Amino acid sequence: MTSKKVIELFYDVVSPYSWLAFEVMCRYRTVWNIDLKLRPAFLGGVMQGSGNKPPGLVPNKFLWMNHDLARLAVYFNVPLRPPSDPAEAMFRKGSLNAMRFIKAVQEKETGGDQQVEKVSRELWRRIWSEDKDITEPASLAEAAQKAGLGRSEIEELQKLCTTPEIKDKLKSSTQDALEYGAFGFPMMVCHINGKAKMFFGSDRFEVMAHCLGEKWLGPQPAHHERSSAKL
Ligand SMILES: N[C@@H](CCC(=O)N[C@@H](CS)C(=O)NCC(=O)O)C(=O)O
Repeated sequence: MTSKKVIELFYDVVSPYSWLAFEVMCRYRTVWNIDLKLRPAFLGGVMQGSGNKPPGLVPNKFLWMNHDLARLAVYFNVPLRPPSDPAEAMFRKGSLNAMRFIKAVQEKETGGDQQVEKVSRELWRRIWSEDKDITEPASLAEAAQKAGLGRSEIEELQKLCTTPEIKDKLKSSTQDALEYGAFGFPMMVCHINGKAKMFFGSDRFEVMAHCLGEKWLGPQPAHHERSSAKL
């Protein structure tokens, strides 16, 4: 087997399309010959740094996104449900505290990123499935608890996520994303033959698989294997 190709996935839990990409990449971790690196970052900083604006601010795009996300939830098998007040959840409340918390989880975790994966998923579930807050300390604690973290660990993370060290780490991964050319999320950076190839969106997996020399088996590869086995 040739050495694994590194894929960096830049995401923010405020972004529903990032949730789709995140679940797909986690599913393909064991299907493709890849080493997936989770790169939690701050979408607000990417928007500002690249001079972009959130697509939801254009009224017709906002309407389109509602239809699109409802279809994609089924297609990707991800329980996406927009919050009752998306503007409040995404723009007024935002995800800075949540992303700092995830960054703190990443800093404390050794030997893999299982906790980062689980905490990120629980935070997405709160904002993008259950219409729950992701800004208050109690909300972050509840998500971490659901992800399997213990009480003292959570208390330590809550202190850590307000430190200048964690704030700087989140800024620095956001800066890395901008240097790769980010203007939004999700962004995947595939390291192929010494070159970093950037892909934007949860709708580019087919092309990405082609560049990686892997097969795209749809958003649910395990499902694909089962249904082809029946033929
Ligand atoms: N076509 C992409 C859209 C992804 C998308 O709209 N991402 C938002 C955040 S949820 C973004 O950062 N958009 C920036 C832009 O579209 O310029 C997909 O299907 O994943």
